[in-house]
Amino acid sequence: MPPALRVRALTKAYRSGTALAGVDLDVAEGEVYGLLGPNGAGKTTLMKAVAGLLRPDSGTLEVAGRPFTRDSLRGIGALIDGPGLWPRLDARQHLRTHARLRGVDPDGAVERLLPLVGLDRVADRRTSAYSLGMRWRLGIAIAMVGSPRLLVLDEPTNGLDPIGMRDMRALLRRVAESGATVFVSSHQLDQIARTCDRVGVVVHGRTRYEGPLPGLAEDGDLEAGFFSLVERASGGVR
Ligand SMILES: Nc1ncnc2c1ncn2[C@@H]1O[C@H](COP(=O)(O)OP(=O)(O)OP(=O)(O)O)[C@@H](O)[C@H]1O
Repeated sequence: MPPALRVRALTKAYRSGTALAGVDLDVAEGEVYGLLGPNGAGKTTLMKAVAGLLRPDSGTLEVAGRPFTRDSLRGIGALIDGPGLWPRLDARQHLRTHARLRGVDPDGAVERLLPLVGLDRVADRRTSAYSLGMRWRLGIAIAMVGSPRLLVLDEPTNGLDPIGMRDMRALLRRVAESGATVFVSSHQLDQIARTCDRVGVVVHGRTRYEGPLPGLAEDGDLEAGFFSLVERASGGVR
C-alpha cells in the first residue's frame, strides 16, 4: 500500500530565508505520525504545503500514491493556525455550515462528528463560551467534515491544560481508529511520545530522523536524544 503522504526533497524559501531545505518523509496509511522540530524548523510551512495553502519551490508531494494536485485536497482535512470559529454560532451550526459548503449532508456530519470529538453534550452552546480544548476539538471536527483520508494538524495541543491534552491524545487515536491517517506537529515531545506511532524530526528545514520514537532516545532518554539531534543539526548554534 502506498504511503498516505510521501514528501521528497521539498523546498520553500521566503524572502526572509529558507524554511524547507529538502524535506523527505513518509506517513504510512492509518498511523498517527508526529512531526517534531524546534521553533522555526519548518513544520508549519510543510503542513501548509500539504494542505495546499502554499506552493513549494521544488520537490514532490504524493498523496496515497498520486502526485499532489488540487484534487488531492478532497482527501485532506487540515487545521493550521488554530480553529477559525464564529463566536455566536454553536458547534452544530458550525458543522452544518461547513458541510453545506463542502456539499456534504449536514445532518450526517453533525451525527458523525459531534460524538467523535466529544462535543455532543455542548453542541447547542455558542462557541464564545467554549474552552480552548473544546475549540480545538470543534476545529478538528470541521476539518473532518469531508471525511478526509489524511488529517493535518499543526500544534493542536498548544495552550491546552493537562486534561485538554489528554482529551486531544484520545481524539487523535479515535480518528486513526476510524481509518484516517493523522499527521500532527508539536514541539511537545511528551505529547508526541504518548500519541504517535512514528515521528519525523525536522531541523532547519531538513529531515534529521524518521522512525519509531524510541529510536530517537539516547541511553533510554528521549529528551536527551532529541536535544542532541537538534544540536548536531544546528552545528551547536541555535
Ligand atoms: N509567511 C512567512 N514569511 C516569511 N518567513 C516565514 C513565513 N512563515 C515562516 N517563515 C519563516 O520560515 C521559517 C520556518 O517557519 P515555520 O513556521 O514553518 O517553522 P515551525 O517549525 O512551524 O516553527 P514554530 O514551531 O515556531 O511554529 C522560520 O524562519 C520562519 O520565520
